[in-house]
Amino acid sequence: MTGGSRDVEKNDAEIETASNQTDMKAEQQQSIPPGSATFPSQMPRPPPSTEQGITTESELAKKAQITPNDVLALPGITQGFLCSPSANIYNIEFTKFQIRDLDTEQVLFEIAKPENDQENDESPQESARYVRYRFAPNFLKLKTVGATVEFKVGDIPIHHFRMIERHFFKDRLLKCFDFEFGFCIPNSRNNCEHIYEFPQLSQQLMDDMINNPNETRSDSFYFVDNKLVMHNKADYSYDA
Ligand SMILES: CCCCCCCCCCCCCC(=O)O
Repeated sequence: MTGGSRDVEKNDAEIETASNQTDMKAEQQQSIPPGSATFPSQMPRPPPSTEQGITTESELAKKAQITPNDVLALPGITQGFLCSPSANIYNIEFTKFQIRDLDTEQVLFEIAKPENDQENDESPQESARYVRYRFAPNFLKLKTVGATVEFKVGDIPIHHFRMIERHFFKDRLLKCFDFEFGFCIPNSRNNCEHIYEFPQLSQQLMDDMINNPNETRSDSFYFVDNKLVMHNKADYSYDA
Protein backbone atom coordinates (compact mmCIF):
# COMPACT_ATOMS: atom_id res chain seq x y z
CA MET A 1 0.00 0.00 0.00
CA THR A 2 1.22 3.49 -0.75
CA GLY A 3 -0.18 6.73 0.56
CA GLY A 4 0.27 10.17 2.04
CA SER A 5 -1.82 12.58 4.01
CA ARG A 6 -2.81 16.21 4.13
CA ASP A 7 -5.13 18.55 5.98
CA VAL A 8 -7.53 20.86 4.22
CA GLU A 9 -9.98 23.72 4.87
CA LYS A 10 -8.64 26.28 7.26
CA ASN A 11 -11.45 27.72 9.36
CA ASP A 12 -12.12 30.22 12.08
CA ALA A 13 -11.50 27.72 14.89
CA GLU A 14 -8.01 27.12 13.59
CA ILE A 15 -7.01 30.74 13.55
CA GLU A 16 -8.25 31.55 17.03
CA THR A 17 -5.38 31.95 19.44
CA ALA A 18 -5.40 30.22 22.79
CA SER A 19 -5.62 32.54 25.73
CA ASN A 20 -2.61 31.26 27.60
CA GLN A 21 -0.01 29.28 25.68
CA THR A 22 2.25 28.76 28.69
CA ASP A 23 -0.48 27.15 30.78
CA MET A 24 -1.44 24.99 27.83
CA LYS A 25 2.08 23.63 27.47
CA ALA A 26 2.38 22.79 31.17
CA GLU A 27 -1.02 21.08 31.20
CA GLN A 28 -0.34 19.25 27.98
CA GLN A 29 2.72 17.60 29.44
CA GLN A 30 0.59 15.98 32.14
CA SER A 31 -0.28 12.41 31.37
CA ILE A 32 -3.55 11.99 29.49
CA PRO A 33 -5.70 9.08 30.64
CA PRO A 34 -6.61 6.60 27.90
CA GLY A 35 -9.82 7.25 25.97
CA SER A 36 -12.67 4.81 25.56
CA ALA A 37 -15.30 4.06 22.94
CA THR A 38 -18.78 2.53 22.79
CA PHE A 39 -20.98 1.60 19.86
CA PRO A 40 -24.45 3.07 20.51
CA SER A 41 -27.30 1.27 18.77
CA GLN A 42 -29.19 4.51 18.16
CA MET A 43 -28.07 7.27 15.86
CA PRO A 44 -27.08 10.55 17.53
CA ARG A 45 -29.65 13.30 17.77
CA PRO A 46 -29.19 15.38 14.61
CA PRO A 47 -27.89 18.90 15.07
CA PRO A 48 -30.07 21.84 14.07
CA SER A 49 -29.79 22.16 10.30
CA THR A 50 -30.62 24.82 7.83
CA GLU A 51 -33.16 24.06 5.13
CA GLN A 52 -30.33 24.28 2.63
CA GLY A 53 -28.37 21.63 4.56
CA ILE A 54 -31.28 19.20 4.61
CA THR A 55 -31.86 19.69 0.87
CA THR A 56 -28.20 19.18 0.07
CA GLU A 57 -27.92 15.98 2.08
CA SER A 58 -31.14 14.49 0.79
CA GLU A 59 -30.18 15.38 -2.78
CA LEU A 60 -26.83 13.68 -2.32
CA ALA A 61 -28.47 10.58 -0.89
CA LYS A 62 -30.37 10.17 -4.19
CA LYS A 63 -27.21 10.30 -6.34
CA ALA A 64 -25.95 7.02 -7.82
CA GLN A 65 -22.33 7.99 -7.04
CA ILE A 66 -21.14 10.42 -4.39
CA THR A 67 -17.76 12.08 -4.96
CA PRO A 68 -15.22 13.83 -2.70
CA ASN A 69 -16.40 17.22 -3.98
CA ASP A 70 -19.98 16.35 -3.00
CA VAL A 71 -19.10 15.72 0.64
CA LEU A 72 -16.69 18.66 0.82
CA ALA A 73 -19.63 20.91 -0.16
CA LEU A 74 -21.91 19.70 2.65
CA PRO A 75 -22.76 22.56 4.99
CA GLY A 76 -22.69 20.51 8.19
CA ILE A 77 -22.57 17.12 9.81
CA THR A 78 -24.79 14.56 8.09
CA GLN A 79 -27.95 13.29 9.71
CA GLY A 80 -28.02 9.90 7.99
CA PHE A 81 -25.58 7.68 6.12
CA LEU A 82 -24.82 8.64 2.51
CA CYS A 83 -24.28 5.03 1.42
CA SER A 84 -25.39 1.63 2.62
CA PRO A 85 -23.00 -1.02 3.96
CA SER A 86 -23.46 -2.87 0.65
CA ALA A 87 -21.59 -0.03 -1.15
CA ASN A 88 -18.40 -1.56 0.27
CA ILE A 89 -17.97 -3.96 -2.66
CA TYR A 90 -14.24 -4.12 -1.90
CA ASN A 91 -14.83 -5.82 1.48
CA ILE A 92 -12.68 -3.25 3.25
CA GLU A 93 -12.69 -4.18 6.90
CA PHE A 94 -11.02 -2.25 9.71
CA THR A 95 -9.40 -4.61 12.18
CA LYS A 96 -7.33 -2.35 14.49
CA PHE A 97 -7.28 1.32 15.39
CA GLN A 98 -4.89 3.17 17.66
CA ILE A 99 -4.48 6.84 18.52
CA ARG A 100 -1.22 8.16 20.00
CA ASP A 101 0.06 11.56 21.02
CA LEU A 102 3.04 12.17 18.74
CA ASP A 103 4.68 14.58 21.22
CA THR A 104 4.82 12.04 24.07
CA GLU A 105 4.29 8.74 22.19
CA GLN A 106 1.54 7.99 24.68
CA VAL A 107 -1.17 5.65 23.37
CA LEU A 108 -4.50 7.36 23.99
CA PHE A 109 -6.89 4.80 22.59
CA GLU A 110 -6.80 1.41 20.94
CA ILE A 111 -9.27 -1.16 19.80
CA ALA A 112 -8.94 -4.38 17.79
CA LYS A 113 -11.54 -6.61 16.24
CA PRO A 114 -11.18 -10.11 17.74
CA GLU A 115 -9.78 -12.65 15.27
CA ASN A 116 -12.42 -15.18 14.14
CA ASP A 117 -15.24 -12.78 15.03
CA GLN A 118 -17.65 -14.93 13.05
CA GLU A 119 -20.82 -13.48 14.49
CA ASN A 120 -19.96 -9.99 13.28
CA ASP A 121 -18.58 -11.31 9.99
CA GLU A 122 -21.92 -12.85 9.18
CA SER A 123 -24.16 -10.03 10.32
CA PRO A 124 -22.26 -6.75 10.55
CA GLN A 125 -24.07 -4.45 12.95
CA GLU A 126 -25.27 -1.05 11.79
CA SER A 127 -23.88 0.27 15.09
CA ALA A 128 -20.34 -0.60 13.91
CA ARG A 129 -20.63 2.41 11.60
CA TYR A 130 -21.21 4.75 14.52
CA VAL A 131 -18.78 5.03 17.41
CA ARG A 132 -18.90 7.19 20.53
CA TYR A 133 -15.52 8.23 21.94
CA ARG A 134 -14.85 9.56 25.41
CA PHE A 135 -11.61 11.39 26.12
CA ALA A 136 -10.20 13.53 28.94
CA PRO A 137 -10.49 17.33 28.61
CA ASN A 138 -6.76 17.78 27.94
CA PHE A 139 -7.09 15.66 24.79
CA LEU A 140 -8.27 18.90 23.17
CA LYS A 141 -4.91 20.53 23.87
CA LEU A 142 -2.90 18.01 21.90
CA LYS A 143 -1.02 19.26 18.88
CA THR A 144 -0.41 16.20 16.73
CA VAL A 145 -1.98 12.80 16.97
CA GLY A 146 -1.11 9.69 14.96
CA ALA A 147 -4.01 7.42 14.09
CA THR A 148 -2.88 3.96 13.02
CA VAL A 149 -5.41 1.87 11.21
CA GLU A 150 -5.13 -1.76 10.13
CA PHE A 151 -7.53 -3.04 7.52
CA LYS A 152 -8.11 -6.03 5.27
CA VAL A 153 -9.35 -5.86 1.70
CA GLY A 154 -11.07 -8.41 -0.53
CA ASP A 155 -10.09 -9.79 -3.90
CA ILE A 156 -10.54 -6.63 -6.00
CA PRO A 157 -7.49 -4.33 -6.34
CA ILE A 158 -8.18 -0.95 -4.75
CA HIS A 159 -6.97 2.22 -6.45
CA HIS A 160 -7.01 5.65 -4.86
CA PHE A 161 -8.40 4.66 -1.48
CA ARG A 162 -9.03 7.96 0.28
CA MET A 163 -10.73 9.15 3.46
CA ILE A 164 -12.24 12.59 4.00
CA GLU A 165 -13.10 13.18 7.63
CA ARG A 166 -14.97 16.32 8.73
CA HIS A 167 -15.13 17.28 12.40
CA PHE A 168 -17.85 19.60 13.66
CA PHE A 169 -18.84 21.05 17.01
CA LYS A 170 -22.58 21.64 16.66
CA ASP A 171 -22.83 23.35 13.27
CA ARG A 172 -19.27 24.68 13.24
CA LEU A 173 -16.57 23.03 11.14
CA LEU A 174 -13.50 22.45 13.32
CA LYS A 175 -11.32 20.79 10.72
CA CYS A 176 -11.46 18.59 7.66
CA PHE A 177 -8.81 15.90 7.18
CA ASP A 178 -8.08 14.35 3.80
CA PHE A 179 -5.97 11.18 3.88
CA GLU A 180 -4.85 9.01 0.99
CA PHE A 181 -4.39 5.28 1.61
CA GLY A 182 -3.20 4.72 -1.96
CA PHE A 183 -3.25 1.34 -3.71
CA CYS A 184 -4.12 -1.90 -1.91
CA ILE A 185 -3.15 -5.34 -3.22
CA PRO A 186 -6.07 -7.83 -3.37
CA ASN A 187 -6.58 -9.90 -0.21
CA SER A 188 -3.96 -7.88 1.69
CA ARG A 189 -3.84 -6.67 5.26
CA ASN A 190 -2.64 -3.07 5.40
CA ASN A 191 -1.39 -0.76 8.08
CA CYS A 192 -0.86 2.95 7.98
CA GLU A 193 -0.64 5.93 10.28
CA HIS A 194 -2.32 9.22 9.47
CA ILE A 195 -1.17 12.39 11.16
CA TYR A 196 -3.88 14.62 12.62
CA GLU A 197 -2.68 18.16 13.23
CA PHE A 198 -5.16 19.53 15.72
CA PRO A 199 -6.73 22.92 15.18
CA GLN A 200 -5.86 25.45 17.87
CA LEU A 201 -9.05 25.94 19.86
CA SER A 202 -9.87 28.86 22.11
CA GLN A 203 -10.42 28.13 25.80
CA GLN A 204 -14.06 29.18 25.37
CA LEU A 205 -14.59 26.69 22.54
CA MET A 206 -12.86 23.90 24.47
CA ASP A 207 -15.07 24.62 27.50
CA ASP A 208 -18.17 24.45 25.26
CA MET A 209 -17.02 21.14 23.81
CA ILE A 210 -16.33 19.73 27.29
CA ASN A 211 -19.69 20.95 28.61
CA ASN A 212 -21.64 19.58 25.62
CA PRO A 213 -20.80 15.88 25.43
CA ASN A 214 -21.43 14.18 22.08
CA GLU A 215 -22.08 17.48 20.30
CA THR A 216 -18.65 17.16 18.68
CA ARG A 217 -19.11 14.86 15.73
CA SER A 218 -17.33 13.57 12.67
CA ASP A 219 -18.25 12.09 9.32
CA SER A 220 -15.65 9.75 7.81
CA PHE A 221 -16.21 9.29 4.09
CA TYR A 222 -14.19 6.60 2.30
CA PHE A 223 -13.72 6.68 -1.47
CA VAL A 224 -12.29 4.27 -4.02
CA ASP A 225 -11.62 5.86 -7.40
CA ASN A 226 -13.56 8.93 -6.25
CA LYS A 227 -16.75 6.98 -5.43
CA LEU A 228 -18.12 6.78 -1.91
CA VAL A 229 -17.88 3.19 -0.62
CA MET A 230 -18.17 3.64 3.16
CA HIS A 231 -19.50 6.25 5.55
CA ASN A 232 -18.81 6.06 9.29
CA LYS A 233 -19.79 8.46 12.03
CA ALA A 234 -18.40 9.27 15.43
CA ASP A 235 -19.23 11.56 18.29
CA TYR A 236 -16.99 12.68 21.11
CA SER A 237 -17.15 13.75 24.72
CA TYR A 238 -14.23 15.29 26.57
CA ASP A 239 -15.27 14.80 30.19
CA ALA A 240 -13.57 11.52 31.11
C1 LIG B 1 -10.92 18.58 17.88
C2 LIG B 1 -10.89 18.52 16.40
C3 LIG B 1 -9.86 17.61 15.83
C4 LIG B 1 -10.15 16.23 16.15
C5 LIG B 1 -9.11 15.26 15.75
C6 LIG B 1 -9.52 13.92 16.25
C7 LIG B 1 -8.43 12.94 16.23
C8 LIG B 1 -8.94 11.60 16.61
C9 LIG B 1 -9.41 10.91 15.42
C10 LIG B 1 -10.36 9.84 15.70
C11 LIG B 1 -11.22 9.68 14.49
C12 LIG B 1 -11.99 8.38 14.54
C13 LIG B 1 -13.10 8.40 13.55
C14 LIG B 1 -13.88 7.14 13.53
O1 LIG B 1 -13.75 6.27 14.39
O2 LIG B 1 -14.69 6.99 12.61
